[in-house]
Amino acid sequence: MKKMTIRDVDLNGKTVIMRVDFNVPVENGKVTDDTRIVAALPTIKYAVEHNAKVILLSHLGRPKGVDPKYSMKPVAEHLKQISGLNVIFVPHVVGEEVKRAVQEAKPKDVIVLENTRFHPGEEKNDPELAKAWAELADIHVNDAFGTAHRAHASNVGIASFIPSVAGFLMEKEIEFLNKVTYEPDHPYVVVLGGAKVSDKIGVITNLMNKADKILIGGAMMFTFLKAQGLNVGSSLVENDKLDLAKQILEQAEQKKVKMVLPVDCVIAQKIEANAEKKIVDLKDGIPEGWMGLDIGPKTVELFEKELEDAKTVVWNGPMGVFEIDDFAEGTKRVALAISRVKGTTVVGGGDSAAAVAKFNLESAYSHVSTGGGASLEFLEGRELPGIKSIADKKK
Ligand SMILES: Nc1ncnc2c1ncn2[C@@H]1O[C@H](COP(=O)(O)OP(=O)(O)O)[C@@H](O)[C@H]1O
Ligand SMILES: O=C(OP(=O)(O)O)[C@H](O)COP(=O)(O)O
Ligand SMILES: [Mg+2]
Repeated sequence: MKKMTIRDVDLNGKTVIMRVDFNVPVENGKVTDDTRIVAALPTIKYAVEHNAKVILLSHLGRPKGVDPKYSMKPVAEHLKQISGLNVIFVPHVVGEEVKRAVQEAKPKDVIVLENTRFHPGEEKNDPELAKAWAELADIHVNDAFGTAHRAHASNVGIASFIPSVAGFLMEKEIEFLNKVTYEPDHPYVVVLGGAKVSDKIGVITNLMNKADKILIGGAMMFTFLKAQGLNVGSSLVENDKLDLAKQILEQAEQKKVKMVLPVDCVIAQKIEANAEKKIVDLKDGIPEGWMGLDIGPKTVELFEKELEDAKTVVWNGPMGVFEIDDFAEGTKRVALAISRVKGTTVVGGGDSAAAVAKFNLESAYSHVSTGGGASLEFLEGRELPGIKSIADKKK
């Protein structure tokens, strides 16, 4: 790898400020999937074993300002439980309390700060905030691959003040995804779903230059279906992306990329376990007051067929609200179909990785990436800001 890693720096007696992506699902104050925490453990443990004091920074969710619902406290507690490390949670993002906690901590202690997005400077990449964090430490370690497509103060800004090196998770993700980005075997199939539609619909334009087929499920499907004039009821739709969806469908035809949209869908009136649900053919549309929460059985069969001869599969975004068992079948069946593919299979995304863990399929793919948006933008061939900011290896 061309980037410096944690192996290249002396950590003994140093303070390390480490950006991790601990944006994990939390319900009732408990972490419900710890894939991303486990994935960063080797880097955290390495720093501790080399006698460093470690400060961990992460965002959680998309809070607008300080919001206890998005506190890092349950994450810190979970980390303590599974690692056996001396984890200290400090309920502040920056400031005097943080400075004091860092001074009082000993080598091998792991300090978890509060959600970086509670501070307005994080997403603005405010240099003042980045500097305040940098002043706490000697070295910045970036292990937050899942956040690498964001240029925020905690991953990118801080690198202007102290040297930034990659952690082992970052290194592993870059090495694996490089192979798929530049030497994919064909047929190359992209499966796209999830809920971050406005974030991710744009990547399709570039991926069309690389992939042979694109299968769309999850909430992403409704923007395409509405763009084709279908009634989608109260399903999640990005109305300002309808024109882009139309353009994508036209371009796909010109470029001879096969876009495969669902033909049926599981609908309900509420996103709730045991809610009344129905399966509808999408040519009839979705009735008012109902929303699509999973792909239907005919779509599953269609997707299974389209995946049969694939040699490279990239999958990001669950096919439905898999967190609720009533809407998990489509995601599970697609996860299984991809696991049977004889070729390179990459599953990416915090929630997709959680889905795969829920179905015990973690080891069924070539690579499970901790980044959804990040892996998609990487696979487009873009340089991610959160990788660019890591120091280059000295020749
Ligand atoms: N039809 C749907 N309607 C609403 N939400 C959906 C639908 N399908 C999937 N989702 C939601 O998408 C979320 C994950 O989206 P996203 O963050 O984009 O994926 P990833 O983390 O894998 O990159 C899940 O929480 C899931 O419940
Ligand atoms: O969960 C994340 O991305 P993902 O849902 O695409 O896997 C990352 O933590 C980035 O979060 P963001 O999309 O709120 O910047
Ligand atoms: Mg997600």
